[in-house]
Amino acid sequence: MAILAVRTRPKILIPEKVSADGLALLQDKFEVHEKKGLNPDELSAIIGDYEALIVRSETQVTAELLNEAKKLKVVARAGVGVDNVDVQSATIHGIIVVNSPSGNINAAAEHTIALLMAVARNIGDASQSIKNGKWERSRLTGVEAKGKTLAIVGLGKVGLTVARIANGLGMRLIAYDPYANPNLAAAASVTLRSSLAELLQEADFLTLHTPLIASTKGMIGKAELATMKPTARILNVARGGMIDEGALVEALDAGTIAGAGIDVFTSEPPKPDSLASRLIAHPKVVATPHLGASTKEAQENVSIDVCEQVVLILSGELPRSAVNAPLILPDEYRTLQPFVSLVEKMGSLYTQHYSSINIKSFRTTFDLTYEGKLANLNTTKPLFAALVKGLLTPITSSDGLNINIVNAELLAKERGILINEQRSRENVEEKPYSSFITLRARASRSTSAARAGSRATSPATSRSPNLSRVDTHQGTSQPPPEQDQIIQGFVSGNKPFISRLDRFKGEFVPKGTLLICRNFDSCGKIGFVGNLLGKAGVNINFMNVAPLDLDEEVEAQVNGKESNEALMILGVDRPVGEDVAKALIGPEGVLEASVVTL
Ligand SMILES: NC(=O)C1=CN([C@@H]2O[C@H](COP(=O)(O)OP(=O)(O)OC[C@H]3O[C@@H](n4cnc5c(N)ncnc54)[C@H](O)[C@@H]3O)[C@@H](O)[C@H]2O)C=CC1
Ligand SMILES: O=C(O)C(=O)COP(=O)(O)O
Repeated sequence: MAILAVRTRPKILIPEKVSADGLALLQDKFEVHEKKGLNPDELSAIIGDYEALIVRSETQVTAELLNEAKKLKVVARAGVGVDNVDVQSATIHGIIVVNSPSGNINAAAEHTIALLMAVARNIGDASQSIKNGKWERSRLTGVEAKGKTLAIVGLGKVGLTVARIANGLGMRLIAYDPYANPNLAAAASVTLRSSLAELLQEADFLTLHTPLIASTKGMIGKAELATMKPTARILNVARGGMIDEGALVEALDAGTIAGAGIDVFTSEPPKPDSLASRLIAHPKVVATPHLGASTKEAQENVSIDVCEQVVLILSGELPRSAVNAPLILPDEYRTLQPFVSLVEKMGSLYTQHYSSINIKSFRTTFDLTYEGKLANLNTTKPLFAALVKGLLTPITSSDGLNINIVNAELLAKERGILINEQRSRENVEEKPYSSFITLRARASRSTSAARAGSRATSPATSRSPNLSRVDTHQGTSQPPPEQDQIIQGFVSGNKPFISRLDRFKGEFVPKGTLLICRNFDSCGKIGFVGNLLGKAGVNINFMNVAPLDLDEEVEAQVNGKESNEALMILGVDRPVGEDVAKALIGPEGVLEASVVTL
């Protein structure tokens, strides 16, 4: 019976309203499902089908949900705050969390100023009053912003933007932010205060612009409110949990705080009879339903920003603003990208090529040396991650492990793999390429001894699904087991090349299925291999011969080892079965043959 292979496009789930401008970038390559109004159980039931999840602030991306998300590669937050995403759990699962760090800051800042003016001039109350047919001019007399002190908690992107606009209103600006950049503060005419207590005493208007984290949760409570002027007004366009809603209602009732403009609440939407609902209903409060980012412009910005990143991640590339991955500058990223591919292939080649000689000898101490331009980069994290991925993917694919820049370090540690990254600035001019990478698996006895312990998840005990290597075990031609195993490579024209494999030097492209044969460099070997592959219906796309490295040749002669060996690397059009690889080995044929898929 003929089986029709249907290639399905990766699926993206969008359970909230996200602007169509970004979604248009996804439609061609992916299946985009916009499903609004799902409850947590319904979301949990379907999440397993999806590779990407795009959310705003309403969807709770919990550890329980992520446990069900077997295919998920990315959670994209179309906005700034990721407090609704369990980032730690995503990291453990190797799921990248991205956000749009600046797409909606202007909208949030303008909304803060809108609330400031509304609270200063009683706009909410006045609007309601006039709609009810009243004409209450004296009760609704307000205050001016000009000359008043605006106290900002959190002088980050939104806080600074608020400061710049408020400066134009003639306000006096002070801020509390222990991590603020003093130069940026000074440039925005903001004077920094060294404690929250100091700031609160001076505030005519207090505005909060920090993330909701342990140090900011409940930061404005009863005690803090008690230190403020009774004429002070409070604004919150950041996150609900930062103000004690009950304490604020009490202070407004008691007249010890004059008013508040609130966009965010401890529960959204607020439950009836909750403190949030009491706050919203309070006559001195102007409330909006989390509208800080809800402008056409901001929604276009954040949607395009995160959708572009989803495309990058699902295409195997690195995003611009991953919350749970190290920051990579765009220039560095561009330089690194082809090397990421090279290092991953080096790792995969390592595992596939060496593992089956003696699967118990998978080494766990690696030196990764960068020469040339790469030696000057600020971060090599993506290269580190690529090596872990390359090393482990061939032997862990059945586990469905998603190895990436997010969890690589954790996974390497769990599996006892030690990677020493080194930078070498020597001999670059002598090389025909500007950057060059060497992977050396160290054969230290202590490493083998440590691994020989009981680590059940060690690659040494795993089986490789796409590994097929057959060894002759023919005495002298086997490299001594204590020798370091070396793979070298470089990038030329954005394409990765391997330039050395073990003791053999020769360039080949690490792509597709490769048959790697070690043989005596004598007549008839190529014909023999070609003939046998032909009979097995395997077509050869290309062939390279890698002779012994000159230094190795001299050493081999001195040590009485075989010095006329070479590697034959054949690119073939389909997997070569173990029986065929075995048949290649013998006095007429080759000494050793391995098949790798890169
Ligand atoms: N209501 C809405 O629709 C929107 C809300 N937001 C929220 O606004 C907040 C600020 O966003 P951004 O300015 O983009 O963040 P940001 O990361 O640029 O700035 C946050 C600032 O808070 C400071 N900070 C951290 N802990 C602090 C502490 N304990 N005390 C004082 N300062 C502290 C940091 O040093 C940083 O400068 C976030 O909570 C974000 O989720 C952002 C956009 C829209
Ligand atoms: O970006 C943020 O942090 C926001 O709070 C905006 O939330 P939203 O995307 O409007 O649900």
